[in-house]
Amino acid sequence: MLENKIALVTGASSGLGYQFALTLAAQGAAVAVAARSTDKLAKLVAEIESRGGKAMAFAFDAADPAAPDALIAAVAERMGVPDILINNAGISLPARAHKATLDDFEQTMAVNVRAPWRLSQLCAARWIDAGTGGCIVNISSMLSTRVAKGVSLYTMSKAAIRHLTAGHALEWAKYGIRVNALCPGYIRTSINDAFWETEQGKAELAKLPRPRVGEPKDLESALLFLVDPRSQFVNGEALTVDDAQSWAI
Ligand SMILES: NC(=O)c1ccc[n+]([C@@H]2O[C@H](COP(=O)([O-])OP(=O)(O)OC[C@H]3O[C@@H](n4cnc5c(N)ncnc54)[C@H](O)[C@@H]3O)[C@@H](O)[C@H]2O)c1
Ligand SMILES: O=C(O)[C@H](O)[C@@H](O)[C@H](O)[C@H](O)CO
Repeated sequence: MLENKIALVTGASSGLGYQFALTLAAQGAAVAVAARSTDKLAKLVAEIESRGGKAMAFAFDAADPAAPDALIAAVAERMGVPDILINNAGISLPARAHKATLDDFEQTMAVNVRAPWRLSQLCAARWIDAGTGGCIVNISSMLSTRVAKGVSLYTMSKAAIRHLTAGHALEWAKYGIRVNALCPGYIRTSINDAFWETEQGKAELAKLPRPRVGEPKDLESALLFLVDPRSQFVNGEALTVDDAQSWAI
């Protein structure tokens, strides 16, 4: 489905991003995988290549304001301009609302909002100039329309990226650029390890409508639906994939 496409996945060294990269590569895309840890990316590249796919690793620290420009330039030079951008890198710095620090605020917004915003803008500018169109998927969360105690900065940032998705889709649809958000429920990845041990985390787990959290693979079909070239009319949407969890929390 994605032969001759180049996809860029941020935060690909673990969790959802790792799985997204495998999924896109299995569909024939050449995948640029970006994260701070290039050691972990080397393992992902080797795994994709062992399955007959194509991938290249790029060092990327989303907290650095200059990093998005450098990343897009490097991918364009080594692989070509990405056709698909998956804004997946994200952090959650749990703190009671009255204990969160200025640094927590700035880091959260830098990684979860500023970097995806800038990467989107850089890709869109190239797609508009070349007249090619393009596809962006922003990884938001079911916690973009709901909140949970202890993660108010995180939920704020996920609401921001969900709304940015719609704003970008509105302005870029006429250029054939689609921008959608994927809003997962609770999935088993390292972002949640500490959370499940907290009182709030235990309370959330106890409320799940089916007593299991998701696995990264549970998001595969939704990601493929959003990046599918046949989904041309799906734009500015936020697709929640959460096994009905958001109705229960
Ligand atoms: N796991 C869930 O339950 C869940 C639910 C909804 C949304 N999400 C979102 O999914 C995305 C992926 O998270 P995950 O669950 O796979 O967790 P994870 O911690 O395994 O992955 C996060 C990824 O982001 C990367 N990252 C963090 N800070 C970075 C930085 N400064 N520069 C570059 N990369 C950075 C990490 O290296 C890692 O690869 C996040 O945006 C998260 O908010 C996760
Ligand atoms: O659903 C989500 O978006 C994620 O799972 C987050 O909610 C984390 O669980 C939380 O930030 C604790 O780290």
